[in-house]
Amino acid sequence: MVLLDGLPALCVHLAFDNFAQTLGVTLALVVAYRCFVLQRDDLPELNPRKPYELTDRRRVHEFVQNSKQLLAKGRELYAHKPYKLMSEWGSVVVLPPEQIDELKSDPRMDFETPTTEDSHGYIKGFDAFDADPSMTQVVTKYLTKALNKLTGPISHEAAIATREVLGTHPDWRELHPAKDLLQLVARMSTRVFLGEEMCRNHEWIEASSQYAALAFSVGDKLRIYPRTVRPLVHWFMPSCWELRRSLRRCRESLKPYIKKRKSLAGAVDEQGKPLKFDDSIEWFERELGPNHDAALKQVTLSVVAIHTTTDLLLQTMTDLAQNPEVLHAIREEVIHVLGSEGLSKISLHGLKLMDSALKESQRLRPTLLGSFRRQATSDIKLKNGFVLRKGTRVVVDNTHMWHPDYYTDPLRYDGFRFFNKRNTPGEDKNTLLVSTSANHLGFGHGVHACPGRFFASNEIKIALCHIILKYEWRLPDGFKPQPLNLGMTYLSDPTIRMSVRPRKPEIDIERLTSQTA
Ligand code: HEM
Repeated sequence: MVLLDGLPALCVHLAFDNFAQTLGVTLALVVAYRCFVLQRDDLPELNPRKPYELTDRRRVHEFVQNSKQLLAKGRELYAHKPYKLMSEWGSVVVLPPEQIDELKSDPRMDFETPTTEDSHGYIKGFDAFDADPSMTQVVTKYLTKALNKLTGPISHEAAIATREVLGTHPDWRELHPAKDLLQLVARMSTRVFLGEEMCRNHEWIEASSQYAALAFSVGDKLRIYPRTVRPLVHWFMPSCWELRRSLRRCRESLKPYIKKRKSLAGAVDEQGKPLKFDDSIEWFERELGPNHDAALKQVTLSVVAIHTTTDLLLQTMTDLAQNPEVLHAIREEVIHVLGSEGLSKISLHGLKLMDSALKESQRLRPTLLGSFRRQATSDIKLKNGFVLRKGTRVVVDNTHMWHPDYYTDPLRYDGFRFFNKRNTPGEDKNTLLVSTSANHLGFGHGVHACPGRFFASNEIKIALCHIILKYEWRLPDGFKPQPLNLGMTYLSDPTIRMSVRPRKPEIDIERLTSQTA
């Protein structure tokens, strides 16, 4: 009986003890969680989960629809301080631009992991989005170094492509600029990447342009699913099958050219010298050896280079159509500089007002609302004591480029803005299109800043010289372009229409081109 009496008592005692222990352990875990885990998360959150929400679906959806407004709100609420945000790139810490300079060259800030992850580079079909350092090496070591000798060929292709794309009929003609300018830029770029034969190969130009556009839209569809299920779910998505077909089409269209090149590798020219190629296939081969996937590298090059460049050209032409006084001043500049110095890398450098207008268009409408996307590979303590925890993803939002703390009269388009700064002592730093800084993140900043910006800048200037001298253009009456804002992406109005008609050029740029080549 004692035993029986004692057992329940013991059980109650033990149960109580267990309860107390459980409570104790739970409390300890909560405290530990708050101290160690929440410490990583103790930043304010711009768009937190609601108490009943089990997933981030609503938050991501709302961010994608209203990112511009949300980021502006974040700037207002947490000016100059970091905060957390749920975006289509997952959970990110938004850093104030003032903190970039401390981190821009820090090797612990990984560029490749978040870039590959966010653009699904680990999924079949998105292979061209697998961020790879060889791309930067090729651009920096070969493309940028070759800019001097590339001015002639790029301009030569621009002459042919503008005639074909913008036409020669004396009447006004409507363009679909997002498509037509893409073709122009694709031809000029491919002239450099793959040479004269491939830049006029319609199948390659169309296949590669279509792949990039499709990958961006399919990528958005895939982002609806949580990251953990994406490696599985894509096998059941018809849009992903289509993307894989599109990549196969790119490979197929390049195959004959790559094969022909290989068979010519041992051949000699008329003078008996071995045939040497100086194109991007050759550059990648020098960096990666003969066994790399040459076709895939070309698709990646097209993805990173062509749409971005087209977007800046289109935005600049749109802004100039709305600001004819700037357009006329740039035309005068082109006539004066090219007329007196000819066409060369150096004279392109002398197009200071054009450079300023390009940088201003990029300031007001960068291609991304979030730049400097990085992931900390270990804990990083900043000078102000803030600790960026290992694994944290960061971005710097670009809305500061529209804020009076950074630019005077920031929402007004002023094509002369950077031209005037360049000539003002004390303000003359980082005023070139290609110079990156925390204040202007159009090309990112730091060790991973866009390496292709020198090429892009020259290419757009050459295209604009041809267009400005040979054409006038206008937007439909009363049309106010509305940029397309989807999450972190911020693009030119895709519905925009423009009319063009030929004009009599004051100088013969084609003659200048032949003197350059
Ligand atoms: C107007 C045209 C372009 C714009 C607006 C642009 C923009 C950017 C931006 C914002 C980044 C990320 C930088 C960062 O996070 O700090 C980037 C990276 C990159 N861009 Fe561009 N880009 C353009 C043209 C090009 C061209 C023409 C090429 C190649 C020929 C190119 C190749 C690359 C590469 C390889 C990277 C990755 C850099 C790395 O891995 O460190 N881009 N670009």
